[in-house]
Amino acid sequence: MEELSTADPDTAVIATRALTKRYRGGQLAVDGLDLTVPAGSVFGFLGPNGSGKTTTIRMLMGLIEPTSGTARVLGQPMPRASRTVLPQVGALIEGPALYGFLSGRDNLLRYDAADPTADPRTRRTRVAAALDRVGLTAAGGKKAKAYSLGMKQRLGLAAALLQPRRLLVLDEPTNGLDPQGMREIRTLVRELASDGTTVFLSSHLLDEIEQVCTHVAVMAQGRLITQGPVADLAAGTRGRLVVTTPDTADAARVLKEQGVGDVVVAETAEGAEGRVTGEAPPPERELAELVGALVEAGIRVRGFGLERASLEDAFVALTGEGFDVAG
Ligand SMILES: Nc1ncnc2c1ncn2[C@@H]1O[C@H](COP(=O)(O)OP(=O)(O)OP(=O)(O)O)[C@@H](O)[C@H]1O
Repeated sequence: MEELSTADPDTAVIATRALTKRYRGGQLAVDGLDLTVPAGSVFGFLGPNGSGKTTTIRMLMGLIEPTSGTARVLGQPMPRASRTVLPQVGALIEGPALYGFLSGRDNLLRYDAADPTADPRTRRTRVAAALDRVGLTAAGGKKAKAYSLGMKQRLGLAAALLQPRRLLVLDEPTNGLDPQGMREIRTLVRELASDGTTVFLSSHLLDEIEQVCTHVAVMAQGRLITQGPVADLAAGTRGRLVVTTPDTADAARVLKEQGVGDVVVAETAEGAEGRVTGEAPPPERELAELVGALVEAGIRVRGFGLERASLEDAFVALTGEGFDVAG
């Protein structure tokens, strides 16, 4: 496994060591996981369906026992310290449990009443603040069954936010949402994070992680492939050099002569501008030299630049596989 930066497990909000889960049927769902989630991060737990994300989250929340290895949440061992840890953690796992016949507000009042530590005298204030936090004040009186999926997710988040939390754990929070609903959740996650809450969210959507997360761990088939700051991961994968020109064949030849690797010509119609891409040259290489060589060879360079690597490029580079979200 490639470690991108050394976050300190002692101060981490979540730290696992060799965490492993083999289900009774023999399925090895999580295999020797060493996860370190720094305080204050928005940590994306990324992986295709079936890669072990939900199983990991269940272990972190003390819902299932690991087969071996350890998990610490807020510095305490899980599942042993569930009773002291869980009140400080807001969780949204596998969709919120809501009563459709109750209004959003009444759902929250019920939820709050189920918390023995919650003072009944301040219940209404707490519920109003939580509704406001997720932008559901106006819809608070509506029956939950009339809510859109995005509103239901936000109500679930409101329930998780009735008490101040040090950590929020969200399992696929935008699953099934339309683009508008996804945006709402992303905005909310950013706001919560800016208040200092650590957010751990799982997703099988690469660009979602890129948009909202500061850190990422990538899972595939129960194993951790890499973890660290999102920016480091994408930067560790070199982007591609892109030349826009109508003279694609000549440009490709010159780039190869200049030592650029993996030169690819995008097919275009006769006379139209095309794109020639290649491996980004090493940082010490002057890009101006490359442009000079192209121009000197009489190539009509219309565009020249480096495309930043995406998280998807990084995933493909790390696993040698495409990021398959089917299933
Ligand atoms: N209760 C269970 N018993 C047996 N096998 C299970 C159980 N739950 C999950 N698995 C298997 O463990 C593997 C990991 O599943 P898990 O749900 O943790 O993955 P995931 O990354 O969360 O995927 P998804 O996004 O589909 O939930 C899968 O092969 C799954 O079939």
